[in-house]
Amino acid sequence: MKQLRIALAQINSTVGDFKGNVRLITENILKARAAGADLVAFPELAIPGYPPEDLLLKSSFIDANLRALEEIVTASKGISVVIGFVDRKEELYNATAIIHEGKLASIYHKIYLPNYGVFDEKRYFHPGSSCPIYEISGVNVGISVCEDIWYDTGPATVQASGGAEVILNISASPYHHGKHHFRERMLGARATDNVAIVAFCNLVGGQDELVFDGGSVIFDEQGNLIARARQFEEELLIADLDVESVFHSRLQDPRWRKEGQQLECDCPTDRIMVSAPRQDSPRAMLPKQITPLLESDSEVYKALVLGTRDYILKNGFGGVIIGLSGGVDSSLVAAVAVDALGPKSVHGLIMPSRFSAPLSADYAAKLATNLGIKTFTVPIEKAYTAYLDSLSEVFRDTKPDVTEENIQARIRGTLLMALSNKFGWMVLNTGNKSEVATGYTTLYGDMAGGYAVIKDVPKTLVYRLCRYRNNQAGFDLIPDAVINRVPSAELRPGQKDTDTLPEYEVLDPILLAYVEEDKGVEQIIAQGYEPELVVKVARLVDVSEYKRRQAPPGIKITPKAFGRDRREPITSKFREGG
Ligand SMILES: Nc1ncnc2c1ncn2[C@@H]1O[C@H](COP(=O)(O)OP(=O)(O)OC[C@H]2O[C@@H]([n+]3cccc(C(=O)O)c3)[C@H](O)[C@@H]2O)[C@@H](O)[C@H]1O
Ligand SMILES: Nc1ncnc2c1ncn2[C@@H]1O[C@H](COP(=O)(O)OP(=O)(O)OP(=O)(O)O)[C@@H](O)[C@H]1O
Ligand SMILES: NC(=O)CC[C@H](N)C(=O)O
Repeated sequence: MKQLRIALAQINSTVGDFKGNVRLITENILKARAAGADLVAFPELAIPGYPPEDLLLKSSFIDANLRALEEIVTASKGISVVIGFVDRKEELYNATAIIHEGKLASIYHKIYLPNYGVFDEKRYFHPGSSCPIYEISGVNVGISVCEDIWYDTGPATVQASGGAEVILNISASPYHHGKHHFRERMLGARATDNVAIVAFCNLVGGQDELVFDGGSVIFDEQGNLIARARQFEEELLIADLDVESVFHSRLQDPRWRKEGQQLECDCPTDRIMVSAPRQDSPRAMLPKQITPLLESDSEVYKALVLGTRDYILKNGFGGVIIGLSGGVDSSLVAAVAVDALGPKSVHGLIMPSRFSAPLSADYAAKLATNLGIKTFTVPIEKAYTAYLDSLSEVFRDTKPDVTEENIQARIRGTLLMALSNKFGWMVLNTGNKSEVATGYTTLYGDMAGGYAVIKDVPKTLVYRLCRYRNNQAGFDLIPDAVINRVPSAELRPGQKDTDTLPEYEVLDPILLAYVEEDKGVEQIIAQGYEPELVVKVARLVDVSEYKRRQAPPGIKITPKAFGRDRREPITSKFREGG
C-alpha cells in the first residue's frame, strides 16, 4: 500500500531567536524521526519567526537565518524536512527548504504574497514562479506556503493537476474568532476539488498583536478530516496518509479529467526527486488523532491567554501589575494574566479615590483572593489634592470638568508605572474595544501600559468571557457583584458609562458595523439604529484615532482590529459623524 507517515510540527518559534528556534526545530525533527515519520513539516518562516517585518531589511538578519538553515540541514538525518525560511537570491523570497539526509534538496518560493489586513509581504518579498512536485518516499507531494492555498486555481491545483497526491501547505495563519471554521472549509474544499490529501501545518504562539492558533489539520482526498492538532498549543501531529486511495478516488471521480481548465497560476510543475520509497514492509496505520474544536468563548479566552503569555515572556518580563478597580475589565485582565503567567507573577494595585464606591476596593480584594494574587493599596486622595492645589491658581476662574476626572486617571497611570519601574513588572492595560473605539479613556492615564490584553474585545464580549471563566472555575472566580454592577469610571460623583455612551448592547453592534464592516452612517441607520446615535458614535470613533495611535499594542481577536488592520488617517476632513 502506498502510504506516507507525515509529522506536522506545530511549533511556537520566536521572531529573531535563531538559537532557540533551531533547538525547537531539531528537537521536533528527532521526535518525528523516532516516531517513524517519512516527512516532518514546520510552519511558514519557522526559522526566523513570523512576521519578521522590517528585520527583513537587515542583511545580518537574513545571514543569521541562512546559518540557522544550515544547522537544520545538518541535523536532518533519516527523515525529509520541509521548513520555512527567508531565501536570498537577487531578491528575498518567503521560502521553504526541502531537506533530506543532511542535504538541501530543493527550495520552493511562495507565489501568492498577502498584502491586506495585517499582512505586508510585498514590502519585502518577490513572488515565486514555479510549483514543483516533490517525490518524497515515493509519494508525489505539492508544497506551498500559506496564502498559496487560499486560491482555488492556485499552486495546489496546479500541483494536483500535475500529479501531486498530497498537498502540503506550511502556514503562519493568524487567529481571529471563528477563523478556524472558515479555514477548514477552504482546506476541505481544496482536498475534494483536487482529489488530493491536504496537510496544513500552522504556526502557534503570540507575536506582538497577532496570535497564531495552530489547529493544524489533514483532510483526505474526499474532504474527510483525518487529523487535527490542538488549538493554541504546540503539538507534533503524526498521521499515516493512505495515498493509495487517492489513485482510486481519482479513477472514480470524473471531475478529475478536467482538460483545458483555466488556472490562475501558470507556473511550471517540474518533478524533483527527494527520497526513494521506503523499503520496509507496510506498517499498521496509526490511530486517527482529531482534537475537537474549542467553542467560541473558550477559543477567544485561550487566544488572550496565549497572546499575553508570549508577549510578556518573550519580552523577558517576570511579572505584571494591573490596576484593580473592582470592575469587569480589570477583573477579566487579571484572570487572563493569572492563567497566562500563574498567580505569583501577577500583582494588583488598588487605588481608591474620593469617588470610588465603598465596595469597589472590596470587590477588587475579593477577586485577588480568588485568583491568589498579591495586591497593594495606594489611595490617590493625597496626590489628587496636591494636583488640585497646585493648579488652583491657574484654574481660578474655571469650573471642574473632565480635566479633574482625567487627573485621577493620570495619577493611577503614574502609580502603576512607578511599581513597574521599581519591581520590573509590566503594566497590563485594561481598556476594551468599545472604549478604545469611542475614545472613552484618558490619554496618559488609563491608557498607560505595555500591553493591552482586551483592546480588541468589545465590552459585551468582556461580560461573556467573565461568565465563561467563572463556568470553567465552577464558582464565581470573578465575583458576581463585579459582573452585575453598573459600569462606571468612578471619576466624579455618581458617574456611569451611559452618561457618555449608549448601553453597550446598543453601542457594540454599531461599532461592529462602523469599524469592522466599514459600513457608512447611512447604511447603519438603515439597519434600524437611531440616526442621532449612529452619527454620534461615528464621530467618537473618527475623532479618537489620535488616541489609538498612542495606545499600547494588544491582541487581535476580531477580523478587524485597531492597528495595522485598520489604517485610518488622524488628520482627515472626511467625518461621517460630522
Ligand atoms: N487630533 C489630536 N491629536 C493629538 N492630540 C489631540 C487631538 N485631539 C485632542 N488631543 C489631545 O487630547 C486631549 C483630550 O484627551 P484626554 O485628555 O484623554 O481627555 P478626553 O478625551 O477629553 O476625556 C477622557 C474621557 O474618557 C473618560 N474616561 C476616562 C478614564 C477611564 C474611563 C473608563 O471608563 O475606562 C473613561 C472620561 O470620563 C472622559 O469622558 C486634548 O486636551 C488634547 O491635548
Ligand atoms: N480605584 C481603582 N483602583 C485601581 N485601579 C483603578 C481604579 N479605578 C480605575 N482603575 C484602573 O483604570 C482602568 C479604567 O477603569 P475605570 O474604572 O475608569 O473604567 P472601566 O473601563 O469600567 O474599567 P473596569 O471595568 O476595570 O472598572 C481600570 O480598569 C483600572 O485598571
Ligand atoms: N501568512 C499568510 O500567507 C497568511 C494569509 C492567509 N490568507 C491567512 O490569513 O491565513
